[in-house]
Amino acid sequence: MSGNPYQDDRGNKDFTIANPKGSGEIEHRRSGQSRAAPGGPFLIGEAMTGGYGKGPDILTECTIAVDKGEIAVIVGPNGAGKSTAMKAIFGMLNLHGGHVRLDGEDITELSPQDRVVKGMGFVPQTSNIFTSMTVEENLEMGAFIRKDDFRDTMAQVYDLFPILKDKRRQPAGELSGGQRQQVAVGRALMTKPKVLMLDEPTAGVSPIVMDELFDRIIEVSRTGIPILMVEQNARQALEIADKGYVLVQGRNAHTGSGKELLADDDVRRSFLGG
Ligand SMILES: Nc1ncnc2c1ncn2[C@@H]1O[C@H](COP(=O)(O)OP(=O)(O)OP(=O)(O)O)[C@@H](O)[C@H]1O
Repeated sequence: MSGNPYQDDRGNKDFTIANPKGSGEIEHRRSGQSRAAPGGPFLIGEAMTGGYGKGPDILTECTIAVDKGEIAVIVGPNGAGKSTAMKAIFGMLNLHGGHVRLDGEDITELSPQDRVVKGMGFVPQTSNIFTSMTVEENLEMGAFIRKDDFRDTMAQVYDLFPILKDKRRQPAGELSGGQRQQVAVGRALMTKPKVLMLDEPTAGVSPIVMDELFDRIIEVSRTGIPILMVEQNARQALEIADKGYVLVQGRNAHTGSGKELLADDDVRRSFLGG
């Protein structure tokens, strides 16, 4: 993505960290503050059908949405099209069916870069940081679309991820897997996104680090940024999800609250290991 003149005229509130240390436990998550927007969900990929290049359709009539105050999670077996659904919402796929709407606006035809300008923060699964640059340079790069002073946002990112402040002068490539993911999320937050999309933020990290990352993600959602994420750790992810989507072969197989899906016999049997 190259530079594009950008005014921060989105009326977007700074994300403020209410409790930077977090609760320490996922179970202490706030008890759901989701509210449906009058014009439909805040972000929705609706009935998306499409695939890569001239290849076969990977997604068929797939719908994924997230509302303000929510964490929405996409889970499903390997190859189900979870990452593809995220890419479709971010504009990296040519859809030949369906729409993507952000805050009531149809953005189906926009490039990924223009979607960032509209307020989408996207953290891809891989290559999501510059390993030879320092932590701080990574965060600065994240602010590339901003023309205003971003030091406050950087301070907020450091409040959220204190370890990044300690390591700010170190090349990001020297950090642990979990810390790198914090850099990637922090980098996305530097754009002051209206919605944050995370593709497998806990890939390859230990269970303890996964819990910590989930706690931080909950913190971000509490600041008012809706979160849409793909997760391999389905059970843990559904525990913190307001809304869950189970995809199978590019289609919606089950949709419900995290709790509902965890209690659903079908979902448990076919996919959560009973
Ligand atoms: N860049 C690409 N070009 C062509 N086909 C792709 C591309 N990326 C993914 N696919 C195909 O799309 C299908 C869905 O892949 P996708 O990565 O979206 O699944 P997933 O549910 O995220 O899987 P995983 O849990 O293994 O990451 C697979 O059949 C995959 O081979």
